[in-house]
Amino acid sequence: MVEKWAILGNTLTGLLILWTVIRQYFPFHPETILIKYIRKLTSFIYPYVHIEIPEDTDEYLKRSEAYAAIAAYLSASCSQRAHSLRAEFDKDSTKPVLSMDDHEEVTDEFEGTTFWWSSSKSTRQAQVLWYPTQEEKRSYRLTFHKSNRQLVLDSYLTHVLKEGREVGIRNRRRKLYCNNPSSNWGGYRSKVWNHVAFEHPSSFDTLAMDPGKKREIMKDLDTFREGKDYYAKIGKAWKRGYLLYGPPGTGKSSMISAMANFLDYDVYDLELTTVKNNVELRKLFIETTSKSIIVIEDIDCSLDLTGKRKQKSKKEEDKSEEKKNLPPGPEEEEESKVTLSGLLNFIDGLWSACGGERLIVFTTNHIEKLDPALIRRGRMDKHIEMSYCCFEAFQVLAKNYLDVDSHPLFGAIRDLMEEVKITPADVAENLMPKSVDEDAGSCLENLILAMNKAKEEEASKQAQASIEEIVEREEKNGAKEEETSTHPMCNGEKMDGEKKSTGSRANGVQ
Ligand SMILES: Nc1ncnc2c1ncn2[C@@H]1O[C@H](COP(=O)(O)OP(=O)(O)OP(=O)(O)O)[C@@H](O)[C@H]1O
Ligand SMILES: [Mg+2]
Repeated sequence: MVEKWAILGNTLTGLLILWTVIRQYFPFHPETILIKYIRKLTSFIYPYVHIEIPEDTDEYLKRSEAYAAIAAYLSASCSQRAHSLRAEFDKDSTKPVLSMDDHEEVTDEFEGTTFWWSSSKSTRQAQVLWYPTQEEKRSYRLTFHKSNRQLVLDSYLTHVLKEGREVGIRNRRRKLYCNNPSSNWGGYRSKVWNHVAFEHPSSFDTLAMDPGKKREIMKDLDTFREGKDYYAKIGKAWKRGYLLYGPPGTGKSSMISAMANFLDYDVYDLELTTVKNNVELRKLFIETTSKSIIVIEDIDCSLDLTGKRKQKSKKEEDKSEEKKNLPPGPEEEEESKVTLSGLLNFIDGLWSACGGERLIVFTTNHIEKLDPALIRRGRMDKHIEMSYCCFEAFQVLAKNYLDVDSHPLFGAIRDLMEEVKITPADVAENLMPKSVDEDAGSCLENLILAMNKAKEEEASKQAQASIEEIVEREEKNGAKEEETSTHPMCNGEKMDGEKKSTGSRANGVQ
C-alpha cells in the first residue's frame, strides 16, 4: 500500500514538473484560450463594443479633462432625453447646469449612427490617514456597434471632445486666481492657486481712453485670440506680453479686467513677493490653464528687477563667500528669491509654451526703472501708455457716470483739460453723484471746480519752484563772489573763466 502511494506521489510530482516545463517553453495557457473563445462567442451573439472613460487620471487628484468634456457634451443633449438628471446651481445664477445622473443612459446620433452613453458610479473603502472613508469612482461608458469602430476612432470621439470643450468654455464661470504661498502647498487637496469667481464689470465700453488707441488694442487682442494657426506657422508659442504703464489712477487695472471680459479669459493675479524662488515660479506657471491672463501688478515694486541684470558688488561677493562656509539657516531661506533670469524664463522660456493661449500683463508706474531685457519686444510685445484724461476719455466717463453725451459745460471742461493734468480716477470721482439731489450739471461743475483748484495748485507750485531756483542761483553767485574776493592771488585768466561759466549758467536758466 505504502509503495502504491509512493508511486502515485512520484507520478504527480513528475506531472507537475512536466506541466511547469510545458508552460515555460510553450505559450499554451488554457485559461487565456478559454477567455478568447468566450469573447468570440459573445461578440457573435453580442456585437457591441464598450469604451470606458474614468473620472480620475493618473495625476494626483486631477480630474480627467476628457471626462469633463464628455460631461459638458452630454449635458447639452441629456437634458432633452435623460429621465434622471442632476442639477447644480451656480452662485448668483438661476439657470441650473444639468448633467446625467449616475446609472443613467442616453443615446446620441452622429452621421446617421446611434451611440449609447451611460454613467456609472462605484464606491470602495479607502484609508485616508487613519480614517476609513468611502471613495467614489465615476465613469462614462460609450457603447457602439462593432461595425462603427473606425467611425468612433476617426471622428466621433474627436467630435465629442471638441464640442464638449466648447460647451464647457461657454458654461464656465470665469475665475480670478491668486497664488497660494508655497508653505501651504504640501497639504491634502491643497492647491498652488486659490480662486474666486471673476466679476469685475470693467469693459472696453466703460474704459476711458483715446478711442483710436482703444480700437487698436481690441484689434490686437482679437488677432491674438484667432491666431492659433498663425503662431504655429511662425514657430512661436501662442502667448503675448502686454506692458501697461502710467501714473496711478489712469486705468491699468481696469484695462486688465476689460481685456479679460473682452476675451472671456480667466485671470491669474501673481503676487511675486510670496514666490520663494524660480522653481516655484515655474510650478505656478505650469498650473495655469489656457485662455487666461497672467498678471503681475507693479512689477517695479515686486522684486529688485531694476537696472541691469544685477552684478554683485565686491561687498556682496565677500558676504556670500562667508556664507558658503556656514550651514543654511532661516535667514538664507528668506533671501532665496525669484531672480530676473527666472522671470525672463517664466515669460519666454521653454515652459512658457505649455498650454498656449495666454496673455502675460505687467503693470508699472515707473517704466524707466525696469530692466530693458524684461520689457523688450518678444517678451512684452505691446507697450501701452495709460495717461492723464483727455477730452475724448472724459466723454466716455460722462456717458457712463451721468448718461450725458453733451452739455453746455463741456466747452469749459475741454479747455481746462488741455491745461490741467487730471487722472481718469479723479475725473470719475468728481462725476459720481454723492447724493440723490445732485444732477449732471452739478457733477460737471464739481469737476470744473476740481480742475480749477488743480490748475491753481500747479501754478503756485511752479511759482514756488522758480522762487527756489532763483534763491539757489543767487546763493551760488554770492558764494562764488566771496570765494574770488578772499583769493587775491588768483590770476585774471581763472577769474575770467569763472565769470564766463556763471554767465552761461544764468543763461541756461533763462
Ligand atoms: N481709464 C479709465 N477708464 C475708466 N475708469 C477709470 C480709468 N482710470 C481709472 N478709472 C477709475 O479709477 C479707479 C482706479 O483705476 P485703476 O485701478 O484702473 O488705476 P491704476 O492705473 O491701476 O492705478 P494704480 O497704478 O494705482 O494701480 C477705477 O476703479 C476706475 O473707476
Ligand atoms: Mg492698478
